[in-house]
Amino acid sequence: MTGPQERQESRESREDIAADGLFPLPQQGPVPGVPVEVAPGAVHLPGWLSVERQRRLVDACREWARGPVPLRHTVLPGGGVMSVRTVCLGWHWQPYRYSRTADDVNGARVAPFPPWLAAWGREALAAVYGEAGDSAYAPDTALINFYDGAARMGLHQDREERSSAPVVSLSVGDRCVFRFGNTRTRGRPYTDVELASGDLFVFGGAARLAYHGVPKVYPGTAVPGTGMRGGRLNITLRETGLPG
Ligand SMILES: O=C(O)CCC(=O)C(=O)O
Ligand SMILES: [Fe+2]
Repeated sequence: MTGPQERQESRESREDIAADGLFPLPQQGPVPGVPVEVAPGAVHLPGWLSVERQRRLVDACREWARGPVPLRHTVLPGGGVMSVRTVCLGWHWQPYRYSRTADDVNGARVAPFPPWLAAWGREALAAVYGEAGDSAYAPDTALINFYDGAARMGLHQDREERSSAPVVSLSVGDRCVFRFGNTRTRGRPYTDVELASGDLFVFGGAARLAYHGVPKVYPGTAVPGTGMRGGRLNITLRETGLPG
């Protein structure tokens, strides 16, 4: 029989082992549905997308990746090639401007930005900012990025948009390190956030022009049931503020 004293001792000895690092206690990690303010205006909401919504997004992205503009590695003005593969909706982004046609790919007009995705964007803002969420949010472009295990994205600002409306970021598939920095430099201070399948990240207000990037993807860390066969998908919704 185990008396109260023995139970107390066994608890103490477990803690001793944990303190030695042999049996680490669980770390306090992201909790699904609980938003974390990473910086003023930047909010990480883990597990926001249901598996059904993630699957819908994956299916839709698979279609968009087929055309009219194919998923491709963006070529930078200096000749460098981005390791992520990208396709856009609504407006085509090429470094460093938006156009309706993908002049650096095949000249085709990009697929339209669907109303259901704009509605998800408004839901996302309400989920992270509450009442302060802008019900008039009207994203008109999305950048769809696909990361294989070796792909990265260097620290950059999203600054080709004329609108100051927030960027809404949705992630599906493998987990990654999302580095969220400051508005002045590519360096510190920054916060490394782990983005998992289904996570929402919004940056607006004082954080809208913060440097951010993806230094690492963790292959084989996706949740099942989304339809992803490996890799990481990230979709950012933005308002370009451009006419027509
Ligand atoms: O993949 C991500 O989480 C970020 C993507 C991004 O920063 C961008 O497309 O501008
Ligand atoms: Fe970005």
